[in-house]
Amino acid sequence: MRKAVKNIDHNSPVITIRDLHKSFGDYQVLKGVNLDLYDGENLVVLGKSGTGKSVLIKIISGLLEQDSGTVNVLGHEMSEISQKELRDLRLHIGFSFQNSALYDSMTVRQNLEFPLVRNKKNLTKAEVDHAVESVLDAVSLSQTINQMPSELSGGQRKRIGIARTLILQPQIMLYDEPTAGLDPITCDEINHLINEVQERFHTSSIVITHDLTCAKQVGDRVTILLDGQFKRTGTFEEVFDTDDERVKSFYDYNFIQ
Ligand SMILES: Nc1ncnc2c1ncn2[C@@H]1O[C@H](COP(=O)(O)OP(=O)(O)OP(=O)(O)O)[C@@H](O)[C@H]1O
Repeated sequence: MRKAVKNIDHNSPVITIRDLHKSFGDYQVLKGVNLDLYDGENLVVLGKSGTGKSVLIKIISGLLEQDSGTVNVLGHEMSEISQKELRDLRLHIGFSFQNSALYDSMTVRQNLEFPLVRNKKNLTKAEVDHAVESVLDAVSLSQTINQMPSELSGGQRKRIGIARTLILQPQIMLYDEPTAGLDPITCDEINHLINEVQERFHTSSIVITHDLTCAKQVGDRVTILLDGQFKRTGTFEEVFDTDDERVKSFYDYNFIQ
């Protein structure tokens, strides 16, 4: 089902990218990318394998440096950021990676406590407990608190992974292929969760996916990375209402609910 239209304030970007270029040797991956992520929106980034979606996310999170152009994240210009500022900034960015595995030898509670104990050292035990219970409630898995990851389904592990990210109360969420490898019903649940996270935690999110059902269900806006640039950006319907064969073929090869 198509996501309901949400009013987004287009005057308050949390990420602004202008004329971003990135090459590896002679291979130009990003060739003048422009992008805004507005406060409180879910922006879906579509693109075939190898088009540079992960490179873009790595530049946004300071794991890779751009060759040229500007990347501003929560008011920080990434080419000028100090190591200390970068460490602090990363606490405001939540990563939900495809393989963001849980620690198998730790219970769900211990997995969730881990980022807090490491990054917010002066919290009391009661505050940590409260934070753990609150994020578990947000992902509707309170009953799993004492379970081991091996006792959870793939979808549940994905939800706990998202909860572990949320525990640091990020302003920006970066989801890399959130529905990859999940069955359609579990995909549906994860898409709902992404929208719930947006509402409950007021996050602004970039969702990288090949899954058009996911794009339709979670995206306030959708954009497609083609030949190193975002060629089409808008609502799901606006993006696919085109005669551009490259966009049409992307649509035609996807099963969509
Ligand atoms: N550190 C690196 N060194 C050299 N080449 C790289 C590096 N990182 C990425 N690339 C190249 O950049 C291109 C884009 O890679 P990227 O991982 O961003 O693709 P993607 O769009 O995320 O693909 P997928 O959907 O398969 O994950 C690829 O050709 C890749 O080989």
